Amino acid sequence: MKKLIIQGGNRIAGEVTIGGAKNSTVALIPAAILADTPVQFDTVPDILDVHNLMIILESMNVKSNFTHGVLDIDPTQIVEAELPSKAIKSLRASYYFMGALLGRFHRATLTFPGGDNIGPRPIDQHLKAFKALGANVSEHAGTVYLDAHNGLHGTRIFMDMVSVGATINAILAAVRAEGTTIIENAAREPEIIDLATFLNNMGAKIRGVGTDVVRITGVDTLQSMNTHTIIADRIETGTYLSLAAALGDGVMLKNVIPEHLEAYTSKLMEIGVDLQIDSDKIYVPATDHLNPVHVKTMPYPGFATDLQQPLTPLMSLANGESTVVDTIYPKRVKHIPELQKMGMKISAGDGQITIDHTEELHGADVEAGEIRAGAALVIAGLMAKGTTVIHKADNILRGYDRIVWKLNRLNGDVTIEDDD
Ligand SMILES: CC(=O)N[C@H]1[C@@H](OP(=O)(O)OP(=O)(O)OC[C@H]2O[C@@H](n3ccc(=O)[nH]c3=O)[C@H](O)[C@@H]2O)O[C@H](CO)[C@@H](O)[C@@H]1O
Ligand SMILES: C=C(OP(=O)(O)O)C(=O)O
Repeated sequence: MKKLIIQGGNRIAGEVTIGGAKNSTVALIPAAILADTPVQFDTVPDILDVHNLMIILESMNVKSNFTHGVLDIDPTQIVEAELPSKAIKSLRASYYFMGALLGRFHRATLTFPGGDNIGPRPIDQHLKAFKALGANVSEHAGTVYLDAHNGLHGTRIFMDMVSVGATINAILAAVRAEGTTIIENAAREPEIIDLATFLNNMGAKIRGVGTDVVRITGVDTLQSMNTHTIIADRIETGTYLSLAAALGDGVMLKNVIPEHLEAYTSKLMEIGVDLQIDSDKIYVPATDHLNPVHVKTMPYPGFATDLQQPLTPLMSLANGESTVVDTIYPKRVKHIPELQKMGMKISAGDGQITIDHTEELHGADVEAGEIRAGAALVIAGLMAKGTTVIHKADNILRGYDRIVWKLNRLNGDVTIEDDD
C-alpha cells in the first residue's frame, strides 16, 4: 500500500486535463474479450484498476499493452483459465468478466468481486439477468459458477432496481446471444452509452442506451475497425471542481463533458461558485461567501453518490449547515471519522450527513477507506494547515488518473511513498 503526504495551505491555480472515465474503462476492458479482432482504446486513465484488469486479461492469454494513454488488447488467442483471485478482489468491476465470459464461452467461474467498502453491494440483479438469458447459476464458498450449455437466448429482463453493473453485465451477456433481449428499468449512466458505442462500432445491435429500456439483438461476431476514445471521467471532473472552488485562484478544467455533470454543477452554482461552462471545459474562479446546500444522491441523471464525499470539504466552507442523504449507499460514511480528525464539523445520524461551517482544518494521519472518501481527504489535506498523511492511498490510485502529478501541476504539495 502507498501513502500520500500533503503539505496543506497552498492556493491552487492553472489547468488540469481530465482523464478517461474509470467506470467506462473498467467495463470496456472486459468487453474487449467479446471481439474477434484486436481492439484499441485511447484516453485510458492510468489507474490501478486498469493495471489489475490487464493482469486478469493476461491469465486468459489475452495480451495487452498500455502506453501513453493508449491500451491495445488482443483477445484473438483467448483461452479459458482460472482467473487470479487477488486481482479479481482488487476491484469491483471484475464482475464484468461474468457477462463477457458468458458471452464468449457460455460459461464462467469467478470469485466474488472486491471494490469499495461502501456498504452492502449485492449482485442479485446480475445473476437474475444471466439466469433469464439461459445460464445456470450457482454459488459456493465465494465463487460464482455460470453455465449456459444450451446457449444464451434473448429475453425480457426487468431490473428490480436501477443498477449500473447489472445493466452492463446483461448487455455483455446478451450482445452475442441468439435473438433479442429487452432490459427494462435499465440504468442510464453515460458510461453505459460509452460501452454500447464501442460494441455497436464493432457490429453489435444495441438500441435505447441512455433510456431505461435497452434492446439488444444478438450478433455472431464483433470486429473492431477503429480506436475507441473513452469519455471524460465525470467523477474526476467533479472532484477537481470541488477542489478548485475550495482553494483555487482560478482553475481551468479541460476535456470535460459538462452535460454529464448537470446535477453537480447546478449544486456548485447554488453554493455560490461562479462556474464558467464552455462546450468541453469549465473555468472555476476564486470563490467566497459560500451558501450551505442539501444534497440527495440518485441514479443518473441525479446527483452521483460518487460525488457526495468530494463535495464535503467545500460544504465545510459554507456559512451554515449543509446536509447529504445518500439514497444509493446510505452507509457510505468512511470519510466522516477521518475528516473529523482534521477538525471538520461533520457527523452522521438520522440517515443523513451534516456538515457545519469549519473555520480551519488541520493536518492529521488519516486513512482512505475507499476511493471517494480518499478524494475528500485529498481536498481537505490541501486545504488544511500542516501535514496530512493519507494511508491506504491505493484506494485513491484505483481510480484517479496520475493524481499526484496533476495536483502538483496545480501548485499542490503532494508526495507518494510506500507505506508499512
Ligand atoms: C464500476 C462502476 O461503475 N461503479 C459504479 C457503479 O457501481 P455498481 O454498478 O456496483 O452500482 P449499482 O448501480 O449496481 O448499485 C446501485 C444500487 O443497487 C443495489 N444493487 C445493485 C446490484 C444488484 O444486483 N443488487 C442491488 O441491490 C446496490 O446495492 C446499490 O444500492 O454504480 C455506483 C452507483 O452509481 C457507483 O457508486 C460506482 O462508482
Ligand atoms: C464506488 C466506486 O467504485 P467501484 O464501483 O469501482 O468500487 C467509485 O468509483 O466511487
